[in-house]
Amino acid sequence: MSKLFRAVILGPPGSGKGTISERVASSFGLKHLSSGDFLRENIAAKTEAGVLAETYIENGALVPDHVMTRLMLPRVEEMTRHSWLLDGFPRTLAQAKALNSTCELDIVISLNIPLETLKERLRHRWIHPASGRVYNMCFNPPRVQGMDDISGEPLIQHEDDKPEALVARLRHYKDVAKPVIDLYRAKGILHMFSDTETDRIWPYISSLLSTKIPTDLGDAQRATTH
Ligand SMILES: Nc1ncnc2c1ncn2[C@@H]1O[C@H](COP(=O)(O)OP(=O)(O)OP(=O)(O)O)[C@@H](O)[C@H]1O
Ligand SMILES: Nc1nc2c(ncn2[C@@H]2O[C@H](COP(=O)(O)OP(=O)(O)O)[C@@H](O)[C@H]2O)c(=O)[nH]1
Repeated sequence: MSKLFRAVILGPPGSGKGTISERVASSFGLKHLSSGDFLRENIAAKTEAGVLAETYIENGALVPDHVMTRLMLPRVEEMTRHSWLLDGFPRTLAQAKALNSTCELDIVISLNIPLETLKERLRHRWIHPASGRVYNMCFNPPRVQGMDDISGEPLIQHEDDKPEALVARLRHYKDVAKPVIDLYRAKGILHMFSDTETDRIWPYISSLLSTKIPTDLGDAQRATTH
């Protein structure tokens, strides 16, 4: 079996983690594991962890580490035969240490985007709440204004994407993320990308992954998942 590849993508809200993860998944055949999507699935299915997490999310708070690790680590452990990219987890040092004890990461992608750019993007971010699909009224608008492309249902804007809540949220992110970034830098697996445009960052990420991912991985993984 070819070597499996494990990566994490880090970045503040609006930095393009979801957008880039989708590109990585489709170009390299990796599984995209998003903590936000997984939480939403658990909330919809009313699992024990989902019920616990819901109040925190509604209040704009982070879900406690023990709930997150209990939710995410089994999901990661299930993926023994797949290469994956984790998006949204780990978010705290405690989560990063818990992940360390279950697997060895090959690389960590860290997105470093100017604050003004983040504010501008999130102001225009609209989501389809049931699926977590994300649109941007300028960068990737839906086909019909205000409606999800797949279900045709209305799009909404997150309360905490509105300008008043944003600055506090971004500051909080910075405080929590710093020790996580430091940990991965010390391990020598951190790759930082700075720009205002996803389309300018993407070629660098793509060429980095091309050097790290075994060439037959995409095809092999696609063949086993179809
Ligand atoms: N690793 C995590 N640790 C704690 N809480 C988390 C974690 N991942 C997700 N959450 C919770 O789930 C919510 C939704 O997560 P999701 O990543 O979809 O959106 P977000 O926090 O708005 O981030 P972004 O704007 O970067 O997409 C978060 O606001 C947070 O409450
Ligand atoms: N204008 C612009 N918007 C972008 C760019 N990259 C991503 N977006 C949009 O910015 C918002 C945040 O991106 P997302 O991938 O959700 O970031 P995440 O919060 O880190 O997962 C979404 O509405 C994206 O469609 C970009 O280069 N330019």
